[in-house]
Amino acid sequence: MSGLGIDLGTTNTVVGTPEDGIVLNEPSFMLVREKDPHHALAIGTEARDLVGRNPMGVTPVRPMHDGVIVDLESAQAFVTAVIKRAAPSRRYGVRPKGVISVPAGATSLERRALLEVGHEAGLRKVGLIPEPVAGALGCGINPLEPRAHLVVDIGGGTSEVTAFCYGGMLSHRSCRLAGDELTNALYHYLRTEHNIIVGELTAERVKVGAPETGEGQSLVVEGRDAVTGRARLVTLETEEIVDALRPTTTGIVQTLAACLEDIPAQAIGDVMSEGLLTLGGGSLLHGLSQLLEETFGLPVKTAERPLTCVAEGATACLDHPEVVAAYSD
Ligand SMILES: Nc1ncnc2c1ncn2[C@@H]1O[C@H](COP(=O)(O)OP(=O)(O)OP(=O)(O)O)[C@@H](O)[C@H]1O
Repeated sequence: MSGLGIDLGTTNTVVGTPEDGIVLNEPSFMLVREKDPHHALAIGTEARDLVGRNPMGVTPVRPMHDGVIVDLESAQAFVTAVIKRAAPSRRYGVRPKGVISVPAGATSLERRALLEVGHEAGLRKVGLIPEPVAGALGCGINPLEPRAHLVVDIGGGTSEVTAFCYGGMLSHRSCRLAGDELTNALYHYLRTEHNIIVGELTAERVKVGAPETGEGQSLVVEGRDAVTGRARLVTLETEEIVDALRPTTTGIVQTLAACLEDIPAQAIGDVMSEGLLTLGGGSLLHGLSQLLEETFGLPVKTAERPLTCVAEGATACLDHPEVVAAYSD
């Protein structure tokens, strides 16, 4: 079955097709003219690279917030540009079908907005699939089997913890503590403890490059001295990075604890033996799997392709409409 599987994330947008696999993987940024904010001049890396150096009159914007649409027209302009780039009509037809992933905790209004945007952006028939279910499917798990699965999806804007079984949800919790918040925490730590100001992309590089915990390693960071304004280097020890990120990682642990409490006793056995699956870019944070394993005493498995498995699962749904139907309300 032809069509597009789409993961519209707060940070990254990923599109797959059954024929060609992942055909687009770009930052969720759109460059617009301030006078015409609903027309995309550029999307993806090209738009993201102008953050902090945009000429007057044009602005890079993020069309998705916490995994959902806040401004219909902006989102429509973005999705239209994404589809045009990912799926030229000569290859995938003029109005391809689409399955779009949606946060498991999205409201019916947010789901309807996504359906409308998909249609208006040129998709013929649009199905929605909860992100953790799509991610699990993308990792080879059958979300229709009579066995409970527990997924922790740590994206850019939100962390979602979801348990599901046999086509239905068992328990779900989410929080706004995820990749962006981890980056923010490092930015503020450097500002308050070391008196240097760094750009968002530098704070992000510190987060991604953070050494494994407990190894006594360090990382050199370049920024601007908050007092003199001059460029300055700072050496960050691993322990400092862990401390700076602790409030955010603790929040994610608490969200998981709350979700676990709601899982029916019968299903807990499945979770205990299978463990939990982590996905989303935030699951790559060094030391996080270990923290979850130590806190909950459960085996933790990180998806092989944590940044694309949701789009892969949404794409797989094109051949498995029964999964979309089961998880459609
Ligand atoms: N190696 C890494 N270590 C830590 N964080 C990482 C790593 N690689 C990517 N990230 C973070 O993952 C986040 C993006 O993940 P992902 O693409 O899954 O989010 P998203 O789907 O766009 O967001 P959401 O699910 O909230 O809508 C970013 O905050 C990014 O900094």
